Amino acid sequence: MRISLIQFDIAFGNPGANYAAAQQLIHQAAADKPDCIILPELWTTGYDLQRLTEIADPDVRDTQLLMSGLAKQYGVNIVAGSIASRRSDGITNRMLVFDRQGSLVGDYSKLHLFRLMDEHLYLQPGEAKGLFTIDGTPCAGLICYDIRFPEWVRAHTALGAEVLFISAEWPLPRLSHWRALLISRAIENQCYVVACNRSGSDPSNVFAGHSLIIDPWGEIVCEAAEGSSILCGELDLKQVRQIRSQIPVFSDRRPELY
Ligand SMILES: NC(=O)CCC(=O)C(=O)O
Repeated sequence: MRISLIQFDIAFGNPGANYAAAQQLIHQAAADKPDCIILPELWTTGYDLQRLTEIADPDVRDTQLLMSGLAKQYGVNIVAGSIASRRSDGITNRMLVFDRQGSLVGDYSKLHLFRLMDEHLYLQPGEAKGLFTIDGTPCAGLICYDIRFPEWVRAHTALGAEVLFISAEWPLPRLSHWRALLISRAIENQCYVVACNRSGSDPSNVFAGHSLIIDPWGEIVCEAAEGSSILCGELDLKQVRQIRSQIPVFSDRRPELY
């Protein structure tokens, strides 16, 4: 499975500019003929949380129309990062996944809201897992702060997920946590980790970039630098099965004791 990660500088509170940028970047990424493209967290609005009632996508209508059309046009799976989704019962930080035909195959709302960036003041947490399938491979989608919760990640891999797709807006001062947490999640779950962060800054944070792909042995397959870029790497899914049979962590678990 060949993956392109679009690490870009999100225009603060400007969905129009971000839709245009994403469309152009997906066009560029599609030239590498990936099987899947992933975008960062809250890429339509950035963290302009105070204006979300005005700028969040009403029930993801605009995003769904654009991303479904692009997935179909390029015949590529798209993990469409996450976007602020507005419904009558509140705003969620919601990841959408489209298959090559443009059908919605994954829909996950961020479960753990990050207080340090005020998410709990403006967003409603999700209530359900982020499992989906891409070209027959079981996958899971998670959003940024979720990677600090190994038990939540395990809840997905215990149900068979072999690739974790993570969309993020992770700030630079915690770059070392970003890398260490992602490598740990890959090793302990013996799965691929595909993590797409944003570049640039907003009024409150400078972001770390360093999107990366990690294999189930914890080795880095490819990693971006801090600036905007499109990173492309290959997953060898046989490795997941090989490593899971070599060190059978999943069958050696003692869940009755923890
Ligand atoms: N957008 C986020 O969830 C950021 C999470 C983060 O920075 C962390 O340290 O955790």
